[in-house]
Amino acid sequence: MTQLIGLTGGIATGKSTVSNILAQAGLPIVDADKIAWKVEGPGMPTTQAIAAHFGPQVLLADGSLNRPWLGHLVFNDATKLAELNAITRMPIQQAILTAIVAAGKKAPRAIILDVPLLFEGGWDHICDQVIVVSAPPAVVLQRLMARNHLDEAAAQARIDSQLPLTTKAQRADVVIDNGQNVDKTRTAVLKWLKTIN
Ligand SMILES: CC(C)(COP(=O)(O)OP(=O)(O)OC[C@H]1O[C@@H](n2cnc3c(N)ncnc32)[C@H](O)[C@@H]1O)[C@@H](O)C(=O)NCCC(=O)NCCS
Ligand SMILES: Nc1ncnc2c1ncn2[C@@H]1O[C@H](COP(=O)(O)OP(=O)(O)OP(=O)(O)O)[C@@H](O)[C@H]1O
Repeated sequence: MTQLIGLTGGIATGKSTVSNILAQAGLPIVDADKIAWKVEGPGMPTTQAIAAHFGPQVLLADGSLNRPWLGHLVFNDATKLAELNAITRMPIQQAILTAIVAAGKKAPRAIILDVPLLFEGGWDHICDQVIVVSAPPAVVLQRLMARNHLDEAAAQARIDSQLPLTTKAQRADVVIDNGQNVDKTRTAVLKWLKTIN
């Protein structure tokens, strides 16, 4: 019986780092961020709905979303974020469910469901186990500022737009600490993997 393993954490805590380790170990990954990028691609109905709501300045010349512009808008305004979520929630959910079904057809021992908003979206209710990737707040802030070229206030606003990491960790079955080097994280992930074999 295939197990569905939820993988989440705060923004920039290291979900992709952990999902890469699990992919290298041969497990199929359903990556909600990648799916969301496709659903919000040029010419897609969801992209058109976003442009109709937020105005044509949300699109670049090639029809793709101006993600830094939209990110700056919604991560500094909870009402705008709720409006964006109202447009994107259903199509992203449908695409995630389709991807879970497709991955399950090969009957792997587990499917990794990598969703940043796993608890916020209620995905934990369909998972057999939930892994939360964690790191100290100051480390997360530094990594997010470096990766997304954000100043401290903008990075903190993104962090604050999600459930607190401590709340996510309390709701986890397994917490993987990614506050140190990736080798330590890999060791912890592979140790957990043995428990589902
Ligand atoms: C606001 C947007 C344009 C910003 O794009 P950007 O390229 O800067 O970020 P990206 O999409 O790569 O997301 C990076 C991280 O931001 C966080 N994040 C993304 N969307 C949200 C959201 N709606 N609420 C809270 N955090 C979010 C996640 O931790 C995610 O891993 C984009 O995130 C978006 O369209 N979000 C709505 C779709 C969505 O909910 N995606 C998450 C899939 S579960
Ligand atoms: N153990 C680590 N040591 C140093 N840097 C790390 C470590 N783990 C991740 N990083 C870096 O921190 C940033 C965030 O990591 P990653 O992209 O895996 O997080 P994420 O949780 O998937 O992020 P998001 O939810 O924002 O997409 C990346 O730039 C990554 O290279």
